[in-house]
Amino acid sequence: MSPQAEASPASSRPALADLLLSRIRDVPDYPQPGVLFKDITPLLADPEALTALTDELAAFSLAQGATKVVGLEARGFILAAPVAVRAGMGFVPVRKAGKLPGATLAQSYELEYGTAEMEIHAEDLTPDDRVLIIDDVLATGGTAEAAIHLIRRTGAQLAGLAVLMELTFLSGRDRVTGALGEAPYQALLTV
Ligand SMILES: O=P(O)(O)OC[C@H]1O[C@H](OP(=O)(O)OP(=O)(O)O)[C@H](O)[C@@H]1O
Ligand SMILES: Nc1ncnc2[nH]cnc12
Repeated sequence: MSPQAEASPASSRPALADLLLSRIRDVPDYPQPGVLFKDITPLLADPEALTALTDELAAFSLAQGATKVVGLEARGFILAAPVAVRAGMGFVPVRKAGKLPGATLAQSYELEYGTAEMEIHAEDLTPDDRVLIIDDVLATGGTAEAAIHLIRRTGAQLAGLAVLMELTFLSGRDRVTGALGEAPYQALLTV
């Protein structure tokens, strides 16, 4: 993929959106009653969908001038690492607390179904880095917002946030766009 590759909003790519949406499975009442879980494992198992998703996110990374891709544990890792390879960028994990052996920065956050803390190895990013954060789902936005704060605290620049799917009824978009400031936000699917 050339560095000039253009990112295009999902709304202008109905065939891509249809393909991705068709590979996401709704699981009612998981992991607890009242939650409609969006299961991406059918998408991951489909080489055409996984390649199309990876290419789309890699194009977005390049279009934003990113130098590093940050993935959010755990499902964000699965999407972000191949994007980093495809775009010729390094990958940096944001992990749940206690999983990284080096010196970390930590940030607490709330989930749709619980609370947690996540960490990053600050030494993996420099002030010259432009960071694209990638995750599978934006729900309340708490996870992504915490990741945005973590990246800012490292001193690196924010190239943006991209998610496969936004659950609009939870209004996470307002939360993350507020935290992103001028940096762009892209959801390939909104449901
Ligand atoms: O917008 P929010 O309300 O913060 O929710 C979105 C987050 O929730 C899930 O992660 P989770 O930690 O539940 O699971 P995972 O380890 O399987 O990725 C999902 O992968 C996002 O990271
Ligand atoms: N409803 C949901 N489905 C999949 N991942 C999620 N993360 C937070 N809420 C979720």
